[in-house]
Amino acid sequence: MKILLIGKNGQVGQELQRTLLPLGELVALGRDGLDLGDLAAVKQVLAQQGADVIVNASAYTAVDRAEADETGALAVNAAAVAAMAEYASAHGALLVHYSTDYVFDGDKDSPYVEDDATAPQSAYGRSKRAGEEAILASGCRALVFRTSWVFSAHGGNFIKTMLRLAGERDSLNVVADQIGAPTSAELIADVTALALAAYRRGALAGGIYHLTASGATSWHGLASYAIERARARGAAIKVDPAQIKPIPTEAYPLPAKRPKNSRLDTSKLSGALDLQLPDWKIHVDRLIEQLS
Ligand SMILES: NC(=O)C1=CN([C@@H]2O[C@H](COP(=O)(O)OP(=O)(O)OC[C@H]3O[C@@H](n4cnc5c(N)ncnc54)[C@H](OP(=O)(O)O)[C@@H]3O)[C@@H](O)[C@H]2O)C=CC1
Ligand SMILES: Cc1cn([C@H]2C[C@H](O)[C@@H](COP(=O)(O)OP(=O)(O)O[C@H]3O[C@@H](C)C(=O)[C@@H](O)[C@H]3O)O2)c(=O)[nH]c1=O
Ligand SMILES: [Mg+2]
Repeated sequence: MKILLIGKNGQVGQELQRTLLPLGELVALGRDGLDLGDLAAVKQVLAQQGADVIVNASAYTAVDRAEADETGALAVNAAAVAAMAEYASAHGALLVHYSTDYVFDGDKDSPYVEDDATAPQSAYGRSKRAGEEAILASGCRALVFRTSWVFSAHGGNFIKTMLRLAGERDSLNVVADQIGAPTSAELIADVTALALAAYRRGALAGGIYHLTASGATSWHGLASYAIERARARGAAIKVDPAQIKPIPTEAYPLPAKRPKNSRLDTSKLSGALDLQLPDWKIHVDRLIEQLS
């Protein structure tokens, strides 16, 4: 089995380089090997590689920047994905892809299931939904994992930003009315490999699956937890715990609207694979260990 990994240098891509390696012949490309803004190049690389499985870990993930650059977001998150889906459909290849909680409006008061209506509230969310739709419309064999609040030791993410600010500032204001499941790139890549193996032996159907850690917290809960764990491990933390202040979304205005409820119900995937997805804190603890 030949696997083509696109987006090898992102948070999830770096972890996939580890977990896909034992599954077949792996070719991994970063931006220098393939610019997804160049559709002709995407098609040419797909044809040239002739992979059995395409794993797309690349994405335009700058949520606020996408508001002023929806065209750029759509090129990477929809047009390039559509080209991958068309290739997969025409050649019987499997496309493994990732999507986001931001395809939902966040107004539901319980975790979202795969079949819930999407209603993205941001340019990033719309572009990611357009990518999903292109895959579904192509009829290709596909596994699409919607995840949320991704972090890893490599690359930029909310937790690393909070740890940096906690070392510089006396107080922090953090949004407390958006809730979701912080999910490590490590977990996503581990479960992707399990799911891919299960799909290949006929034990998992194609389609959309929600894949996040268990449990949920707010951005404020996540920042507070990570900062206290880092302090406990001796990191240089300046902020006093009482000065990590919970604020409403309206008090932290940003270009892109975020869902209030980002929780995804993962029972479809955990049931199909007989998995117990770990609590979000387990991988946050591991991140703090890796960083210290
Ligand atoms: N990050 C998150 O919180 C969440 C992410 N997801 C989804 O999970 C998947 C993986 O995300 P994550 O690993 O965090 O993302 P990252 O932002 O860490 O990585 C994305 C990768 O895509 C590459 N890329 C972007 N634009 C181009 C382009 N035009 N040509 C070639 N490569 C490009 C980036 O390259 P470069 O480094 O050179 O910019 C980067 O390596 C994505 O589908 C994302 O939408 C879902 C929910 C939450
Ligand atoms: C830096 C900062 C952010 N915030 C808030 C703003 C926002 O509501 C929330 C999260 O901010 P960020 O911009 O880091 O997160 P954001 O980029 O919106 O994260 C999203 O990325 C995309 C790619 C996804 O798919 C989502 O699942 C999600 O992980 O935290 C504060 O309240 N205080 C702060 O000091
Ligand atoms: Mg961000």
